[in-house]
Amino acid sequence: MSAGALLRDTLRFHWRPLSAAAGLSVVGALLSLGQPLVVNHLIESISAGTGTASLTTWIAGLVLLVIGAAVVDAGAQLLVTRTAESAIRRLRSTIVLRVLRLPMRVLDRQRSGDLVTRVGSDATLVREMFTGGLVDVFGGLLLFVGAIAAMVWIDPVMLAIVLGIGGTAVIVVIAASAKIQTLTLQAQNAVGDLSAQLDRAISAVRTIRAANAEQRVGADMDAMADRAYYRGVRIARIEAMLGPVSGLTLQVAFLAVLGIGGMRVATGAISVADLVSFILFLFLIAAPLGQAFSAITTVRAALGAFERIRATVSLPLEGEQDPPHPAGCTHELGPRNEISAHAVGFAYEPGRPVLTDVSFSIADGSTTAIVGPSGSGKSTLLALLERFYDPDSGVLSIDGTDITSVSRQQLRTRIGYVEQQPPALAGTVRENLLLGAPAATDEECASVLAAVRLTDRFDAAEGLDTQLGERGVNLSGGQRQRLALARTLLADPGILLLDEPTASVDSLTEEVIQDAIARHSHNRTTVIVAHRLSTVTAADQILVLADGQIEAAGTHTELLETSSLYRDLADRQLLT
Ligand SMILES: Nc1ncnc2c1ncn2[C@@H]1O[C@H](COP(=O)(O)OP(=O)(O)OP(=O)(O)O)[C@@H](O)[C@H]1O
Repeated sequence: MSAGALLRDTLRFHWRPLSAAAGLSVVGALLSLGQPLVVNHLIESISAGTGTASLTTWIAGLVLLVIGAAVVDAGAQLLVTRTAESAIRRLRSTIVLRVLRLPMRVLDRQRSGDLVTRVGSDATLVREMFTGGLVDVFGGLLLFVGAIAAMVWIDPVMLAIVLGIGGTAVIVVIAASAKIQTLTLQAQNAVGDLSAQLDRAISAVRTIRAANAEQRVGADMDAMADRAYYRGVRIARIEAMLGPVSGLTLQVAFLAVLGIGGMRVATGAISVADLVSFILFLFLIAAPLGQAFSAITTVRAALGAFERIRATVSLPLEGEQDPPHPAGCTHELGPRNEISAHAVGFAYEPGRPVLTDVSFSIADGSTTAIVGPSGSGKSTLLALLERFYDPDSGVLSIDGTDITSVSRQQLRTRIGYVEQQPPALAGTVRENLLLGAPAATDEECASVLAAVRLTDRFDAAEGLDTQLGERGVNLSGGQRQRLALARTLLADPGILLLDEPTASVDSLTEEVIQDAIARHSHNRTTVIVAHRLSTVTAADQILVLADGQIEAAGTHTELLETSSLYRDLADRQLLT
């Protein structure tokens, strides 16, 4: 999506309040334009010595015009500001929803801190585009054109001088402000870099402190803050230079009109009333001119930030680039939870295969363990089953159906997945549990918590209402693993994928988790990635993965006979 299309979409969505605000600002402009005309009549009436009644009428009219213009302007301002807030709220939710649905390959390359900046400070800068003059343009333009028409009518010679002075100033402002857009983009990129670095540093803060590296890590971030600072200072310099331009233009134009106008009154070319009206019109165009000058700079800055938002919003969503399915292929998973892989190949980066020619089959309701050295591709295999990524070659099927031919939503409803180091989400224990099973009752939540022996941990606090994460109870790695397991069991999936579910627990907790898995894997196809072979010796089948290939498959006893790698792993873990 181009920046223009995104902007058009935003404007189109808010066209009603924006048109109302534009309408109000046009009315405000008309009321303002009427004021010098009434003043002209007032002066003429005084010069002509007409009665007090006529003077009172003109004065009352003038007061009404002034008050009316102020009220209408305030209304337009409120409408614009509210619309700006609403447009930014919509833009923010668009970014958030799209980020959550980005394909994993794309997300792998994004930095979370930088994405957060796009929702935060970039969106705030874009708001300025609305409040900084987009709507005032209509009223301002009308005011400008109306005032210019009246000034032509009063004295074209003086108008030519005013336009000469104003035109020069406009050219200076446009030329200088072009740089603001580039500088804002660079400054916001530096802020994004800084946020991304800080985000990473906060998650690694214990390691950084333990290594006494706060100063060194902080110095890197200082350099990024410096980059943002220098860009900010350059923007400030340009703005400081442009700031006085509108005031200066008005003063020069005013002095010129006063001098030349005075001479023209002396020669009788125009009357005193005309000169006063001309000066009032000059002051009337000063406001839109000033607005236009500041709008040019704020819109330029907003466009710089908008470009960063556009870049994120125009990334393709998960599934958007899927190839079309061949005619006649199945779009529904069959009822059986049997899994098979046929010649599956996959690489995260071109030319660096992670899985090669992987084939296996897992029977419905059975338990399969995947073991193998670190980096051999075990977690990647689970990621392919979840369709976080699709295989580059070969087919993964459930009940004979290629999983890429069904919707990810359907597939992920069938599968429960506990990742290697599952996080606890912010919110309560209940909210964490209900993530995959929003309709579950409190009794069901309590039952899965009991199954993973977490009841005591939360009963000491506020039970299911216990707040987790930054503002609440912090959990140990093993407790987070058990909570994730409970969350997955609650959804009652037909297939359970567990990536090292006992990685960060002591042997007692390992037993608890294994017990929970065993009780809940009844009639459920379970695939467990495991480093500790002791946890999977009872599995119906064990797949041994080495360098992205299936080296051997069988039961524990069979593999001790047939696979040297498995025997080696078992030897090291004192299982033989
Ligand atoms: N998102 C990613 N982008 C690029 N490469 C990746 C990504 N995730 C994993 N890899 C690489 O793919 C290979 C397999 O990783 P994977 O996590 O599947 O191994 P694993 O067998 O589960 O390892 P471990 O037992 O240590 O968890 C590794 O070389 C790893 O560096």
